[in-house]
Amino acid sequence: MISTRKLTKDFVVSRTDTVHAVRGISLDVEPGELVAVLGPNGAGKTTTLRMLTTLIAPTSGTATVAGYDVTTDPGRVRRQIGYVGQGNGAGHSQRVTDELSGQGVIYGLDRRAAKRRAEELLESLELKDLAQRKVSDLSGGQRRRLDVAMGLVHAPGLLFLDEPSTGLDPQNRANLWDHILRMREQYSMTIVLTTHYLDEADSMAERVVVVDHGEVIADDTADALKAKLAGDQLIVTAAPGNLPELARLAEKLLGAREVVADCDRLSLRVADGPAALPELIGSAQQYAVPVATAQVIRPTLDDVFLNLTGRTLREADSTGKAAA
Ligand SMILES: Nc1ncnc2c1ncn2[C@@H]1O[C@H](COP(=O)(O)OP(=O)(O)OP(=O)(O)O)[C@@H](O)[C@H]1O
Repeated sequence: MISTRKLTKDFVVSRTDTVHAVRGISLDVEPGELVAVLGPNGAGKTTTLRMLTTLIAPTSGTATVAGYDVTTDPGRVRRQIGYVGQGNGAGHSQRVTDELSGQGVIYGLDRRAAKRRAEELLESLELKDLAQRKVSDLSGGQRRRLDVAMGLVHAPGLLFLDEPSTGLDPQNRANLWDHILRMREQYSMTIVLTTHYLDEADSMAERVVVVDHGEVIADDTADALKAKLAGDQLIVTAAPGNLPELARLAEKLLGAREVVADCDRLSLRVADGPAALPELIGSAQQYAVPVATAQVIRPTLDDVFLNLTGRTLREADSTGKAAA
């Protein structure tokens, strides 16, 4: 559905200053995938999306989207895709239904088909009761749903969403996600989205592409990234006198790393916590080392980012936008 090779974008800001926003991204997205592009502010997520949606031209490299080249065939690409940007695309004074069917006409539907499609989307996105309202009178969550409807009016097979839920409260976020996932089912869409919300990328996307400084630094399922790059943490407490022996046993576990004993607490990382913990407790029993408490802590995508870059996503976030 999408294939990029060494996709690059430089912005020449002055004679002496060039921003290397995207540095040679190579990415393949298969039909039907839901891919979250995750990264701190300024990582190059929006610039990548803007190249894929033909809004800006790449400096170098290639990108094929829905079978067409973004540079040589931008018109055809645009007809195949929907794009919901960060800003609010919808006008202010129009009624919701007119805004939506007008968008359909822009995309080449005849008036009747555009009206039918608008009604269908308003129904699906639970905006039907608001159809006659002015866009300016909608709440933030309702407007974001209208933005999504605008991106879907021409029934694209591929939808790009740039930070769809930023600025929404948790309830509206959950609600928007319900709608996006339902739309995806209903229209068998491929979805590529950017997000700052780690929990969102973790739970919603089947695949997470982590971008930093204009490069892809990781690309896999959230579970695989966590297992591969962060691992589970085991925390075991015992009487301080028993810790050195416990640490010795922990070092022997397959793949154990970052073994740290502190006061009465031992922590270490392993690839598979639920498998390693009984093993550690078993050998502690064998050597008569009493264990007080034991727990497995599963990693987050922030741990993955920390492992990859030495920074947490929150620290990397230079503009102060909230990272969940
Ligand atoms: N039109 C432009 N002119 C100059 N620099 C730009 C332009 N657009 C983006 N940049 C710069 O390119 C880099 C990548 O920006 P981009 O918006 O793609 O990041 P992002 O990952 O989407 O960030 P955010 O999460 O804040 O939206 C940043 O350093 C940004 O300042």
